[in-house]
Amino acid sequence: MDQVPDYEHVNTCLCDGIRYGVVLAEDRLQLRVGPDSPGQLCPEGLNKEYLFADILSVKIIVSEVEEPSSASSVLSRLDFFPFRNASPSPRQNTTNQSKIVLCIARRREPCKWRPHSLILTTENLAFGQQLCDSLKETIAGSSNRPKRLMFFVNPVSGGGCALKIFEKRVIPILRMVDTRFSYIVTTHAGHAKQWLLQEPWKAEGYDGLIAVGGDGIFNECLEGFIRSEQDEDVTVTSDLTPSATATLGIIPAGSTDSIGYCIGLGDACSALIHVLLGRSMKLDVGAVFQEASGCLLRFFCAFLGYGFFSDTLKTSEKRWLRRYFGKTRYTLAGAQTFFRNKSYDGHVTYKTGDANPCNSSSDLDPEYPDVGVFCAKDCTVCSVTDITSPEVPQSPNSPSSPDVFESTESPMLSSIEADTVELVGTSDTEVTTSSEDWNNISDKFSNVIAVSLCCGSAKSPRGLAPASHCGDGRLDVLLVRAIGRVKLLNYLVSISRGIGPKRVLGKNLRAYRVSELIFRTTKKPKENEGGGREASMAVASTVWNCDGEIITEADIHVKVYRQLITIFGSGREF
Ligand SMILES: Nc1ncnc2c1ncn2[C@@H]1O[C@H](COP(=O)(O)OP(=O)(O)OP(=O)(O)O)[C@@H](O)[C@H]1O
Repeated sequence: MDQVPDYEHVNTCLCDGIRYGVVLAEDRLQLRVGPDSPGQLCPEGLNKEYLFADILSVKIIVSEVEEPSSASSVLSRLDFFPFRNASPSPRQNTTNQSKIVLCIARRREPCKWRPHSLILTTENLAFGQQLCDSLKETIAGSSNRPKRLMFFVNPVSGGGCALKIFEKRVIPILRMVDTRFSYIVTTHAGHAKQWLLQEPWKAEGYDGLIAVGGDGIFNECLEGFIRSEQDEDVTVTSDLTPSATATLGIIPAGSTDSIGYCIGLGDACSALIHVLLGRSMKLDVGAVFQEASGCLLRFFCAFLGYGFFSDTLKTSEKRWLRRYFGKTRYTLAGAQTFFRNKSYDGHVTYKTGDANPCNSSSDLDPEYPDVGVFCAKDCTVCSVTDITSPEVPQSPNSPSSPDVFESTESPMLSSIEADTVELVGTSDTEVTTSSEDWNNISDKFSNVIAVSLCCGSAKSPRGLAPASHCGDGRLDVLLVRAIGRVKLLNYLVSISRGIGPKRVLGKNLRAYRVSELIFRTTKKPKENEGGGREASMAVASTVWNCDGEIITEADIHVKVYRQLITIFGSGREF
């Protein structure tokens, strides 16, 4: 592969003024510097290689050019002082040449990819056509690449930026690479889901369904896609299996873009490049069922929360806040929720399932999640095909591995911690084991969080659950007991600073990796207002925040379906 080709038998072309021998190797295009080019002084440095898997498109342009006369091919003084030579150099004949224009994806920095053009010029027209055809055939032969794309653009995402991002950053690249695509600018919430449930998109050949916006519009596509794949209504007993009908995608253009961040999509352009090249990975999907009936309420791919985060969402959805405060409403709602600092009685039943690739011997990892294995590109935990196999990698990795992170002490947090007055929640958590697999916990919770990925974002690089994995078939459940405001503030600051929650919350946090979870609000005797001792049963409950959408049912049953969907992305790069 590293040998300079035998130029008697290799076709050549010009690229950036240098003549190269062109070789189509097994998985890449090689440009080798020839003996008659200036590169012969340091040929290795000038050689170029491009993986076929990174080539976005190939085009050929045949044009007629004037052939310089033999006299003008030798440099004369006039070539250095062209302004003295008012009349053009004498030209003799014209000749045809072909330009092969390649659009190639290049990584600028981790998770950031950009298209880049490469022009190869050859006078041998037959060779040019042959090279173009071979490259086109190789690209078309790749089964990963989508054939027809449908984009769902949410015009209200990201404070109204999504449509602009789609028009300015996405459409020009789609046109440049000649991809078949259609798009819908949604007119109301639920539009994308409705379309996927009602339209015959499979028959029309759409094999890539891409949300343009935030996690909310992606969740709509997820709902529409999974439900359209089922013949019957999904209930808690349904056994959902992965489908290869279409690959889902997300072009991040929303307020937080947690899903895109966790699967390595640094921005809209990088996400589109992943789509066009067909780079995909598998993602777990959580399903939330009504506890009493077992009916499906919603699917989620990232976050399910009860307590602080759902109260914040509920407050932010108030019409007057939406109307007057736009994105700022989250900060205002968060501040209000913080000062109220509510906590809720609840009973959690969880199941860890069989062998768990991510846990050590017990379901509760004492180090979790401050020390663990990051879910990243080519993740060894998610790639385990049989999670019941004893051969699965155990976390954490060796300390030298770049996948391993350790929480860092923050001076600011330390000072806050030193001032912390102990907690509001006084009762000890009640933990019981009801069967071999199921465990119970009753407590007063400030937060109940179940995530299927780390829920990181640009503002919170390690996310809510730094050691969570996208495709391990488990939800990471964090149970935060009722805590005081200082501790709560400390916890919220730690999320944005990439410090694991265990370090901040200590014994107020219990973390589990589960396959199933049931949450029930617990009823507490409450004294009547009249001051009598007659007790009534009262429930203080709130809503759930499911990938940014509200679920009003408080009592729920949650299941996770391992690697249920395929999504365009390749995991985080570091
Ligand atoms: N045309 C539309 N008008 C209003 N809402 C819409 C429209 N299309 C989709 N939606 C809804 O907008 C919500 C938010 O969308 P998304 O998460 O994509 O954007 P975002 O900027 O991250 O949102 P948020 O402001 O909630 O953080 C979703 O619930 C989605 O169903």
